[in-house]
Amino acid sequence: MSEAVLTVAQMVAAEKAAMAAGTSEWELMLKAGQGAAQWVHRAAGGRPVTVLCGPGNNGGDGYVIAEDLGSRGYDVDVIAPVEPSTDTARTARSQFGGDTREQGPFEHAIVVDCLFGYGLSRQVEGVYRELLEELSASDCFKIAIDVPSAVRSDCGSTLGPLPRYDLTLALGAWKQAHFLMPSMAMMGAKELIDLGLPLDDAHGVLSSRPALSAPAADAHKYTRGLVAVVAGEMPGAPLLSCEAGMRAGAGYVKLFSDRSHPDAPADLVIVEDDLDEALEDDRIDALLVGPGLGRGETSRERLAAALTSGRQCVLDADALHLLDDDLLEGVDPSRILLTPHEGELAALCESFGVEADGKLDRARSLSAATGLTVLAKGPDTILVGEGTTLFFPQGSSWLSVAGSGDVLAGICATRLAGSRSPMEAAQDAVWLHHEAARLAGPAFTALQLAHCVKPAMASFL
Ligand SMILES: NC(=O)C1=CN([C@@H]2O[C@H](COP(=O)(O)OP(=O)(O)OC[C@H]3O[C@@H](n4cnc5c(N)ncnc54)[C@H](O)[C@@H]3O)[C@@H](O)[C@H]2O)[C@H](O)CC1
Ligand SMILES: [K+]
Repeated sequence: MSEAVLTVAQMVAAEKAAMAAGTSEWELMLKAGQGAAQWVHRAAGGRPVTVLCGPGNNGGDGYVIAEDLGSRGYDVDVIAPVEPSTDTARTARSQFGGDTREQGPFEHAIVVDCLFGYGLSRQVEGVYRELLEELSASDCFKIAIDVPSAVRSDCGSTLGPLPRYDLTLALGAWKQAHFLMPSMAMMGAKELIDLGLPLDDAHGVLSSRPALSAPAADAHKYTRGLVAVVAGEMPGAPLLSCEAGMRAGAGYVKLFSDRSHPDAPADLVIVEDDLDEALEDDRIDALLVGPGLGRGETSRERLAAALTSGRQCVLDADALHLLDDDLLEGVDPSRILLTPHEGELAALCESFGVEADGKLDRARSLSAATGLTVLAKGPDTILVGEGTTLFFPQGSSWLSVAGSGDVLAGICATRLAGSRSPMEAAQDAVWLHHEAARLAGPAFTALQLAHCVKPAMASFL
């Protein structure tokens, strides 16, 4: 089952739809709070718990959690700076049998943060800020209900202090902030509490682990996919892409280059022919252009040759700085995958006249304007294409090393050559890249990462 990732507006619409179908908001809150309390109980194991309750329905969830824990015999301390401001939160407050305090300090080893959920609408100040600062400074076990209270649910940016949580319990559906920086890195383990909301037509989805397969019994190198990496001015980057692509399931990887590559592995085929001639090989299934390409006139000509060849293409690095409307003239955008980091994404938006703020909106607007599939890579990776946005679990921070993107692009090209669509290829590649990094451990080089793509494949077979 795919897991939906919703905007606040979509979340509110899903709750309204559930209510129109006969479930009251109070029933939803009870289910949410009791589901969360079960997780708090697992974490607390009988130790006293402090619950911070805000004015809205997130605070309402807090009262339900406090009541549930109290009925299990927990010592519960509820801090609520103000009385609830919604009818449903007032119901929750009235059903809670214990007392509340208006401010800290708190002493308990487990603290549940229900100050604000997706209704956070302005900077966190005053007593709420003090509570979040106290939470940040405390070494207690921190649990965020729905989202951390200073986080904007749609974009993951903050409006106040953001403590490092140990556990975040998403209610009803994932919000975009669960998979966007900086918030995603501060949420600790993430768990989703199902509220039975109707989420079928969500445009945002959490990518699920791909299932890859071994080659067919009658496979040969061409049926498994021929990848051609188009080299340019700098030899190192395309070689890294080849090293990764050769380990991601391709039957054949070729490097189209007119320069010498003394470091190339013996099992990589280097084609020194004129590029136009080399591109005439009908057996090529996918091209990768960009790593080490350069940005001069010759580089632009090589990119143009690749694009007009009609092949499926992964465009990365320098190709993303060269790409414009003229180069895409007559090219079928459904065959092209872009793999920009944030700087390249900004450059692309400028080239295509796309005005949008933030990585998510930029990637969505660029894909909508051009029809291209966009894999916006980074500590939070977003994949946009075919009208869908895919979000990913966090990868290793050791991936922040030079050449890491060349490795990712090489994997993308191999997966694209292996009869996968740009969306599927990019999805496979992100998972393989993350798994390779996990297997590579700390402080790896890009080449070591590329070598770990092979054992990473085994995890998905
Ligand atoms: N997903 C579900 O189906 C359910 C979710 N529930 C929970 O409800 C919250 C959203 O509740 P809402 O009342 O809309 O918003 P909040 O509780 O996040 O807070 C709104 C409240 O706070 C005020 N406010 C906003 N920002 C600030 C600020 N910086 N300083 C002070 N006050 C602020 C605002 O004016 C409102 O009064 C969702 O996340 C879930 O936790 C329900 O349980 C139902 C099921
Ligand atoms: K919260």
